[in-house]
Amino acid sequence: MLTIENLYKSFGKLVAVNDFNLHVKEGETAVLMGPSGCGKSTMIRMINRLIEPDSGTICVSGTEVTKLDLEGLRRVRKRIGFVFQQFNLVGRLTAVENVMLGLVMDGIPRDAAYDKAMKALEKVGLEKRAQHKSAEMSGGQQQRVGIARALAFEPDLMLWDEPTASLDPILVREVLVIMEDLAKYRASSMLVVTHEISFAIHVADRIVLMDKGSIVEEGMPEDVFGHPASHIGQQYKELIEYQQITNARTLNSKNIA
Ligand SMILES: Nc1ncnc2c1ncn2[C@@H]1O[C@H](COP(=O)(O)OP(=O)(O)OP(=O)(O)O)[C@@H](O)[C@H]1O
Repeated sequence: MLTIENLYKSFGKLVAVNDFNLHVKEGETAVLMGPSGCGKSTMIRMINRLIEPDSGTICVSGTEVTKLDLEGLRRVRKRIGFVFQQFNLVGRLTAVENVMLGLVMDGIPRDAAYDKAMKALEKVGLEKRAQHKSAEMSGGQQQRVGIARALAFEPDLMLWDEPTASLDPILVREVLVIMEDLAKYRASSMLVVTHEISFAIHVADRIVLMDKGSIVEEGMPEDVFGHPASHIGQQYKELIEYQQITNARTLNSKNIA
Protein backbone atom coordinates (compact mmCIF):
# COMPACT_ATOMS: atom_id res chain seq x y z
CA MET A 1 0.00 0.00 0.00
CA LEU A 2 2.58 2.56 1.20
CA THR A 3 6.25 1.77 0.80
CA ILE A 4 8.97 4.23 1.69
CA GLU A 5 12.59 3.42 0.96
CA ASN A 6 15.78 5.28 1.90
CA LEU A 7 14.00 8.60 2.29
CA TYR A 8 16.30 11.53 3.01
CA LYS A 9 15.69 15.24 3.55
CA SER A 10 17.94 17.97 4.84
CA PHE A 11 17.40 21.68 5.37
CA GLY A 12 20.86 23.12 4.80
CA LYS A 13 23.14 21.34 7.27
CA LEU A 14 20.25 19.97 9.33
CA VAL A 15 19.31 16.40 8.41
CA ALA A 16 15.57 16.16 9.16
CA VAL A 17 14.87 12.67 7.76
CA ASN A 18 17.63 10.13 7.27
CA ASP A 19 17.46 6.71 5.60
CA PHE A 20 13.78 6.28 6.50
CA ASN A 21 12.16 2.98 5.47
CA LEU A 22 8.55 2.05 6.16
CA HIS A 23 5.84 -0.23 4.81
CA VAL A 24 2.16 0.27 5.70
CA LYS A 25 -0.14 -2.55 4.64
CA GLU A 26 -3.64 -2.34 3.18
CA GLY A 27 -6.05 -1.32 5.96
CA GLU A 28 -3.28 -0.97 8.53
CA THR A 29 -3.06 1.90 11.04
CA ALA A 30 0.52 2.88 11.79
CA VAL A 31 1.21 5.56 14.40
CA LEU A 32 4.42 7.55 14.11
CA MET A 33 5.74 9.00 17.35
CA GLY A 34 8.91 10.59 18.62
CA PRO A 35 10.33 13.65 20.33
CA SER A 36 9.59 17.13 19.04
CA GLY A 37 11.79 18.01 16.08
CA CYS A 38 12.70 14.40 15.23
CA GLY A 39 11.33 14.76 11.68
CA LYS A 40 7.79 13.33 11.83
CA SER A 41 6.02 16.20 10.03
CA THR A 42 8.76 16.46 7.41
CA MET A 43 8.47 12.72 6.78
CA ILE A 44 4.68 12.57 6.48
CA ARG A 45 4.56 15.69 4.24
CA MET A 46 7.00 14.11 1.82
CA ILE A 47 4.52 11.30 1.11
CA ASN A 48 2.36 13.57 -1.05
CA ARG A 49 5.31 15.83 -1.79
CA LEU A 50 4.14 18.87 0.11
CA ILE A 51 7.84 18.73 0.97
CA GLU A 52 10.15 17.44 -1.77
CA PRO A 53 12.48 14.65 -0.64
CA ASP A 54 16.19 14.97 -1.50
CA SER A 55 16.39 11.25 -2.29
CA GLY A 56 14.60 7.96 -1.75
CA THR A 57 11.39 6.48 -3.12
CA ILE A 58 7.74 6.57 -2.02
CA CYS A 59 5.13 4.23 -3.53
CA VAL A 60 1.38 4.55 -2.86
CA SER A 61 -0.83 1.72 -4.21
CA GLY A 62 1.87 0.79 -6.71
CA THR A 63 2.47 4.35 -7.98
CA GLU A 64 5.92 5.78 -7.41
CA VAL A 65 5.00 9.22 -6.09
CA THR A 66 8.60 10.40 -6.14
CA LYS A 67 8.74 10.04 -9.95
CA LEU A 68 5.51 11.84 -10.84
CA ASP A 69 5.20 15.08 -12.78
CA LEU A 70 2.71 17.72 -11.56
CA GLU A 71 -0.27 16.21 -13.38
CA GLY A 72 0.49 12.71 -12.05
CA LEU A 73 0.96 14.15 -8.58
CA ARG A 74 -2.42 15.89 -8.78
CA ARG A 75 -4.05 12.54 -9.62
CA VAL A 76 -2.32 10.58 -6.87
CA ARG A 77 -3.06 13.24 -4.24
CA LYS A 78 -6.77 12.45 -4.69
CA ARG A 79 -6.04 8.96 -3.39
CA ILE A 80 -4.20 10.35 -0.38
CA GLY A 81 -6.28 12.15 2.26
CA PHE A 82 -4.34 14.60 4.43
CA VAL A 83 -5.57 15.97 7.76
CA PHE A 84 -3.46 18.75 9.23
CA GLN A 85 -3.16 20.30 12.65
CA GLN A 86 -4.68 23.50 11.21
CA PHE A 87 -8.14 22.97 9.73
CA ASN A 88 -7.69 25.46 6.83
CA LEU A 89 -11.45 25.82 6.29
CA VAL A 90 -13.11 28.78 4.59
CA GLY A 91 -14.92 30.33 7.55
CA ARG A 92 -17.71 32.06 5.61
CA LEU A 93 -18.66 28.80 3.84
CA THR A 94 -20.86 26.13 5.41
CA ALA A 95 -19.51 22.74 6.42
CA VAL A 96 -20.92 21.06 3.32
CA GLU A 97 -19.59 23.82 1.04
CA ASN A 98 -16.13 23.39 2.54
CA VAL A 99 -16.21 19.66 1.85
CA MET A 100 -17.58 20.20 -1.67
CA LEU A 101 -14.92 22.74 -2.59
CA GLY A 102 -12.16 20.29 -3.54
CA LEU A 103 -14.60 17.95 -5.29
CA VAL A 104 -16.02 20.74 -7.48
CA MET A 105 -12.54 22.04 -8.26
CA ASP A 106 -11.75 18.51 -9.34
CA GLY A 107 -14.51 18.67 -11.95
CA ILE A 108 -17.24 16.75 -10.12
CA PRO A 109 -20.72 18.25 -10.90
CA ARG A 110 -22.22 20.20 -7.97
CA ASP A 111 -25.08 17.74 -7.29
CA ALA A 112 -22.77 14.73 -7.14
CA ALA A 113 -20.27 16.73 -5.06
CA TYR A 114 -23.05 17.66 -2.63
CA ASP A 115 -24.05 13.99 -2.20
CA LYS A 116 -20.45 12.91 -1.65
CA ALA A 117 -19.87 15.76 0.81
CA MET A 118 -23.00 14.87 2.79
CA LYS A 119 -21.93 11.21 2.95
CA ALA A 120 -18.52 12.26 4.24
CA LEU A 121 -20.11 14.55 6.84
CA GLU A 122 -22.27 11.64 7.99
CA LYS A 123 -19.12 9.59 8.59
CA VAL A 124 -17.88 12.24 11.03
CA GLY A 125 -21.31 12.69 12.64
CA LEU A 126 -21.88 16.21 11.31
CA GLU A 127 -24.73 15.74 8.83
CA LYS A 128 -27.01 17.86 11.01
CA ARG A 129 -24.45 20.70 11.07
CA ALA A 130 -23.88 20.60 7.31
CA GLN A 131 -25.51 23.99 6.68
CA HIS A 132 -23.70 25.81 9.49
CA LYS A 133 -20.89 28.18 8.69
CA SER A 134 -17.60 26.58 9.66
CA ALA A 135 -16.44 29.75 11.47
CA GLU A 136 -19.35 29.25 13.90
CA MET A 137 -18.34 25.69 14.78
CA SER A 138 -16.17 24.49 17.67
CA GLY A 139 -12.55 23.51 16.98
CA GLY A 140 -13.43 19.83 17.26
CA GLN A 141 -16.28 20.20 14.75
CA GLN A 142 -14.05 22.18 12.40
CA GLN A 143 -11.47 19.43 12.49
CA ARG A 144 -14.22 16.88 11.76
CA VAL A 145 -15.15 18.94 8.69
CA GLY A 146 -11.44 18.79 7.76
CA ILE A 147 -11.59 14.99 8.10
CA ALA A 148 -14.79 14.84 5.99
CA ARG A 149 -13.05 16.92 3.31
CA ALA A 150 -10.32 14.26 3.09
CA LEU A 151 -12.79 11.34 3.27
CA ALA A 152 -14.97 12.75 0.45
CA PHE A 153 -12.37 11.55 -2.05
CA GLU A 154 -12.56 8.01 -0.61
CA PRO A 155 -8.77 7.85 -0.32
CA ASP A 156 -6.69 4.64 -0.23
CA LEU A 157 -4.40 6.24 2.30
CA MET A 158 -5.11 8.75 5.07
CA LEU A 159 -2.26 10.82 6.48
CA TRP A 160 -2.77 12.61 9.78
CA ASP A 161 -0.29 15.20 10.98
CA GLU A 162 -1.06 15.90 14.66
CA PRO A 163 -4.79 16.37 13.98
CA THR A 164 -5.62 17.12 17.62
CA ALA A 165 -2.62 19.29 18.48
CA SER A 166 -4.38 22.63 18.18
CA LEU A 167 -7.56 21.56 19.97
CA ASP A 168 -8.76 22.37 23.44
CA PRO A 169 -8.18 19.16 25.53
CA ILE A 170 -11.91 18.53 26.01
CA LEU A 171 -12.47 18.66 22.24
CA VAL A 172 -9.67 16.22 21.47
CA ARG A 173 -11.77 13.18 22.27
CA GLU A 174 -14.43 13.80 19.61
CA VAL A 175 -11.74 13.80 16.92
CA LEU A 176 -9.97 10.73 18.31
CA VAL A 177 -13.27 8.81 18.36
CA ILE A 178 -13.76 9.50 14.63
CA MET A 179 -10.20 8.42 13.90
CA GLU A 180 -10.70 5.27 15.95
CA ASP A 181 -13.86 4.43 13.97
CA LEU A 182 -12.09 4.95 10.66
CA ALA A 183 -9.24 2.72 11.76
CA LYS A 184 -11.72 0.04 12.89
CA TYR A 185 -13.51 -0.11 9.53
CA ARG A 186 -10.21 -0.20 7.65
CA ALA A 187 -11.63 1.72 4.69
CA SER A 188 -8.16 3.09 4.07
CA SER A 189 -4.66 2.63 5.41
CA MET A 190 -3.68 5.25 7.96
CA LEU A 191 -0.41 6.81 8.97
CA VAL A 192 -0.88 9.03 12.01
CA VAL A 193 1.59 11.44 13.57
CA THR A 194 0.43 12.12 17.10
CA HIS A 195 1.51 12.70 20.68
CA GLU A 196 -1.72 11.06 21.96
CA ILE A 197 -0.31 8.00 23.71
CA SER A 198 -3.64 6.44 24.70
CA PHE A 199 -4.89 6.70 21.10
CA ALA A 200 -1.68 5.02 19.94
CA ILE A 201 -2.05 2.20 22.47
CA HIS A 202 -5.71 1.52 21.63
CA VAL A 203 -5.83 2.08 17.88
CA ALA A 204 -2.42 1.42 16.31
CA ASP A 205 -1.73 -1.86 14.59
CA ARG A 206 1.87 -0.74 14.69
CA ILE A 207 3.84 1.90 16.51
CA VAL A 208 6.78 3.44 14.68
CA LEU A 209 9.20 5.34 16.89
CA MET A 210 11.44 7.93 15.36
CA ASP A 211 14.44 9.84 16.67
CA LYS A 212 16.79 12.23 14.89
CA GLY A 213 15.26 11.55 11.48
CA SER A 214 15.27 7.74 11.55
CA ILE A 215 13.16 4.87 12.87
CA VAL A 216 14.59 3.54 16.11
CA GLU A 217 11.96 0.90 16.85
CA GLU A 218 8.66 -0.43 15.50
CA GLY A 219 6.18 -3.07 16.52
CA MET A 220 2.83 -3.71 18.16
CA PRO A 221 1.92 -1.23 20.94
CA GLU A 222 2.18 -3.88 23.66
CA ASP A 223 5.73 -4.75 22.59
CA VAL A 224 7.03 -1.23 21.93
CA PHE A 225 5.54 0.28 25.09
CA GLY A 226 5.69 -2.90 27.21
CA HIS A 227 9.17 -4.19 26.34
CA PRO A 228 10.91 -1.37 24.50
CA ALA A 229 14.15 -2.04 22.68
CA SER A 230 15.10 1.62 22.21
CA HIS A 231 15.85 4.55 24.48
CA ILE A 232 12.83 6.44 23.09
CA GLY A 233 10.59 3.38 23.63
CA GLN A 234 11.82 3.22 27.24
CA GLN A 235 10.95 6.89 27.73
CA TYR A 236 7.39 6.28 26.48
CA LYS A 237 7.06 3.25 28.76
CA GLU A 238 8.10 5.34 31.77
CA LEU A 239 5.72 8.13 30.74
CA ILE A 240 2.80 5.69 30.47
CA GLU A 241 3.61 4.22 33.90
CA TYR A 242 3.91 7.70 35.41
CA GLN A 243 0.56 8.76 33.92
CA GLN A 244 -1.15 5.60 35.20
CA ILE A 245 0.17 6.16 38.73
CA THR A 246 -0.62 9.87 38.88
CA ASN A 247 -4.09 9.39 37.37
CA ALA A 248 -4.91 6.68 39.93
CA ARG A 249 -3.54 8.80 42.81
CA THR A 250 -5.41 11.93 41.75
CA LEU A 251 -8.68 10.10 41.20
CA ASN A 252 -8.38 8.31 44.58
CA SER A 253 -7.49 11.45 46.50
CA LYS A 254 -10.44 13.30 44.98
CA ASN A 255 -12.73 10.32 45.47
CA ILE A 256 -13.49 10.26 41.73
CA ALA A 257 -12.40 6.67 41.07
N1 LIG B 1 11.37 24.44 6.28
C1 LIG B 1 12.33 24.16 7.17
N2 LIG B 1 13.50 24.82 7.16
C2 LIG B 1 14.47 24.53 8.06
N3 LIG B 1 14.37 23.59 9.00
C3 LIG B 1 13.21 22.90 9.07
C4 LIG B 1 12.14 23.15 8.17
N4 LIG B 1 11.12 22.31 8.48
C5 LIG B 1 11.53 21.58 9.53
N5 LIG B 1 12.79 21.94 9.89
C6 LIG B 1 13.60 21.33 10.97
O1 LIG B 1 13.64 19.94 10.72
C7 LIG B 1 13.58 19.21 11.95
C8 LIG B 1 12.39 18.27 11.91
O2 LIG B 1 11.19 19.07 11.98
P1 LIG B 1 9.74 18.41 11.99
O3 LIG B 1 8.76 19.51 12.01
O4 LIG B 1 9.66 17.42 10.89
O5 LIG B 1 9.77 17.65 13.38
P2 LIG B 1 8.55 16.97 14.18
O6 LIG B 1 9.06 15.68 14.70
O7 LIG B 1 7.34 16.94 13.33
O8 LIG B 1 8.36 17.99 15.41
P3 LIG B 1 7.02 18.33 16.26
O9 LIG B 1 6.63 17.08 17.00
O10 LIG B 1 7.49 19.42 17.18
O11 LIG B 1 5.99 18.81 15.28
C9 LIG B 1 13.50 20.25 13.06
O12 LIG B 1 14.80 20.47 13.56
C10 LIG B 1 12.98 21.49 12.35
O13 LIG B 1 13.39 22.66 12.99
